[in-house]
Amino acid sequence: MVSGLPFQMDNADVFKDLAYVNSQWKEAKSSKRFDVVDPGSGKVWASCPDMDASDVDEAVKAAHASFLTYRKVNPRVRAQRLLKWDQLIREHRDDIAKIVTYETGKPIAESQGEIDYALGFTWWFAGEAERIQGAIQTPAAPGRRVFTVKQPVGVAVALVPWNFPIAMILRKAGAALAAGCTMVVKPSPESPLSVLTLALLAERAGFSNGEFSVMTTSLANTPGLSEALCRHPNVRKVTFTGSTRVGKLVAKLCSDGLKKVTLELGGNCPFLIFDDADLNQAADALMLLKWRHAGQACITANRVYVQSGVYDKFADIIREKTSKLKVGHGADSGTTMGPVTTPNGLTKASAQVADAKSKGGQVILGGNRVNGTEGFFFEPTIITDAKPGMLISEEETFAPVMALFKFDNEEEAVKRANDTSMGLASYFFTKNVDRTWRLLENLEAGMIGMNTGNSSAAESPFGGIKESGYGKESGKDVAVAEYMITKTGTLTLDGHY
Ligand SMILES: O=CCCC(=O)O
Repeated sequence: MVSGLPFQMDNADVFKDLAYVNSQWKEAKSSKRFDVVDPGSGKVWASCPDMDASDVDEAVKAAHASFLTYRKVNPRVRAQRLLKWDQLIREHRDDIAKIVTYETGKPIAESQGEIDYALGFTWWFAGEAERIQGAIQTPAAPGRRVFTVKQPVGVAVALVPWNFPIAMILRKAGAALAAGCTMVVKPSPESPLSVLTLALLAERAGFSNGEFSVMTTSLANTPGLSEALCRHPNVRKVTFTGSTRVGKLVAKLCSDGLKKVTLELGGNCPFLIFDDADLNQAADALMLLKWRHAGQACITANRVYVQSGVYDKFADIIREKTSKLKVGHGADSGTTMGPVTTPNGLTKASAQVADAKSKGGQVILGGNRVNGTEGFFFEPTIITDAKPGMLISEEETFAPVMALFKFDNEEEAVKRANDTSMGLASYFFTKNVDRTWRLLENLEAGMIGMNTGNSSAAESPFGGIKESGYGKESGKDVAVAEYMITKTGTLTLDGHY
């Protein structure tokens, strides 16, 4: 056991609590460190270097020097390194999962599930590396050929959230490293340690000399360090997953240097259940989607719309299933729902419940913080009679609170589902084929789940529209393209000019 860790590891040598810059394990220039808190107990269990803007230049310059050679590394070698990384993460899956649980609070089975999901990305992008292709064309002008080549854009920066620390990194880094970019990652202050283990395994897989760096930082230094990364002239690409508010700031900072940007932002996703749906199928899907990581996924169901003919029945089914959840520390066996990751999550959940009650909502399950613990626990909560105008219909909850809204017909359901500035994912359950097609076309979201609440996968383009951001992560061609430029070559032949 690494001294002082609250859990046992099979291979404690993969635990790192230093930043990783230019392939060196480092403290911050300031020598300051910040605490990492276990959301299940509210206790500090580790610390990390508190880097700030003054640490950025060295990291980016190293990543840039490294880019000048890495961009020429043969795609097969890039693929082989990604596969080696994939294999090492697989070998250390259970140790990484324990770290994720102590950082985020999620139950250990969910942490393991996140790693299994994330490994889809390393595997997928290893395959993509060798399939990056340009094109050739015969244009109208005589004796002329036009071709395009794809080249890596340069140093990429990843600003990543705490809710899926492994999946979000591997989805971004897999694409960047396959494309031939080097990457500097700034993990969230809540979840730096699992990312440092990924860096160690990347090093063992052969990524060296600043090809993959991790700069850890506290909440206080996050804005300054992130701004310095976004403004650094050697950074050519920034990928951010997080709130719409911060995404807009990132886009503004990057616009000065005209950097390529990918933004995966807030969700406030609707989940529609029609009278003709298989209610058990819809309820099982909703259980997985909504309570996954205590409601803290960008694609979670935030507004559940149920058609009036099945509203009461569905409310009973979902209440019955939800009441069987076992809330507890993520590392305890039997826990099926952990705490929220930050105390802010508790504040927001309490405020949304109070607001819904004051506007006529009925709390049919839960509704409160779990007492008698220092951990950040909130009861799985279901509110019926939810209405437009309640906070919960307007802002993402990011906590285990589910609101059930009633609707009468398809037109109304679509109108209300689309009545948001966001457009990440939408879900619907119906057995009507005509309606299925209409909803696919009419719902305003980048991803549509049709009789499923789980459409995230390495082979599917992931990304939103409207204020949920732009750009795609994962999926064939599109994700790697986010890290590439297209260069056009024009060649004249046989004396033409
Ligand atoms: O929270 C956002 C990401 C969730 C996912 O990749 O399914």
